[in-house]
Amino acid sequence: MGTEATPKLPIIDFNNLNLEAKSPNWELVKSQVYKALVEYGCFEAVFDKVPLDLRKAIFASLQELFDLPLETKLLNVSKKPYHGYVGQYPMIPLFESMGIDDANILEKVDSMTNNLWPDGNQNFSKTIHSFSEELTELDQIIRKMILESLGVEKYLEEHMNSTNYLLRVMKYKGPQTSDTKLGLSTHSDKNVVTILYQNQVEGLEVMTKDGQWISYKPSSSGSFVAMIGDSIHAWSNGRLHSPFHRVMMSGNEARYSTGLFSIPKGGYIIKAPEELVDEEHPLLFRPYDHVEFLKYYYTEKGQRDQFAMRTYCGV
Ligand SMILES: O=C(O)CCC(=O)C(=O)O
Ligand SMILES: [Fe+2]
Repeated sequence: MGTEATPKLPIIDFNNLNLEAKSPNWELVKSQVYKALVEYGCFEAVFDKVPLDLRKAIFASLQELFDLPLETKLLNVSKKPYHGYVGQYPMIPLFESMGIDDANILEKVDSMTNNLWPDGNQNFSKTIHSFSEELTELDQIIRKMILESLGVEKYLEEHMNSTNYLLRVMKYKGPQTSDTKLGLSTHSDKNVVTILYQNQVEGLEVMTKDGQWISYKPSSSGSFVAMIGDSIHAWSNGRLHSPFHRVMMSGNEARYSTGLFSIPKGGYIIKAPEELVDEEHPLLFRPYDHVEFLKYYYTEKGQRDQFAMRTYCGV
């Protein structure tokens, strides 16, 4: 038997990208992004555009938020599942999360903040908003690179306009044991692109196509994880992989993480462009509305279904 190397997520450097021109560097990074998303559905993005003080401030803000009394955290409500406060699930007791819809729009962040801190909390609002705003740029670079790689950039404007952003912030309590405990169950994301960021406590694991778990270890504090959701898997007619992932926790320290999710708007029909469907690539998913799909996904059956998208609209 040969010694198989432990699999590792590809690392892609997004610094010094010339966004205006189709520079050689843009083309190089684009080919790395496409290859990583076909093979892993996921990569580590080194993106120093988010300044160091903001990278530190975000975790201080998260701690301040999760330290609020439970009755205050419960004020973070949303009609959309998983966009408001969740926690104390019997199956995953370590996990707690809150959501900020349209976190790239200052007024929206302010209204969420004022709901939790009636006297206001400028510092919190500013941190969440600036952080989200910087990361929407990375989301848009990645999506532009995807459409260009697929040769369908003529849909770029429609594609970009078809989504909103949600910043979800998470806390995983340390299980106080050296054994590993489940922090967040195995799932694939349902949205377009997810950009994850975490404090110094590791725990994210991403499954390769052949079923091996990769334990993610950021190579710098300017490292983010970019991941594809099922909606781009469907839209790309299966070309891009949407990976299973989970969070495993050990030790005493709390893990704080953030996820910026680009999410298809309700009423928008996700449909693979005709350029991506031919005899060799028959249509894999019927056109669908993301919000309608979530109604199935959040049923008891849908929650147990690891291939919910296939069940819902697979051809
Ligand atoms: O906390 C993390 O790093 C992962 C969170 C995640 O997978 C999710 O929120 O969908
Ligand atoms: Fe996820």
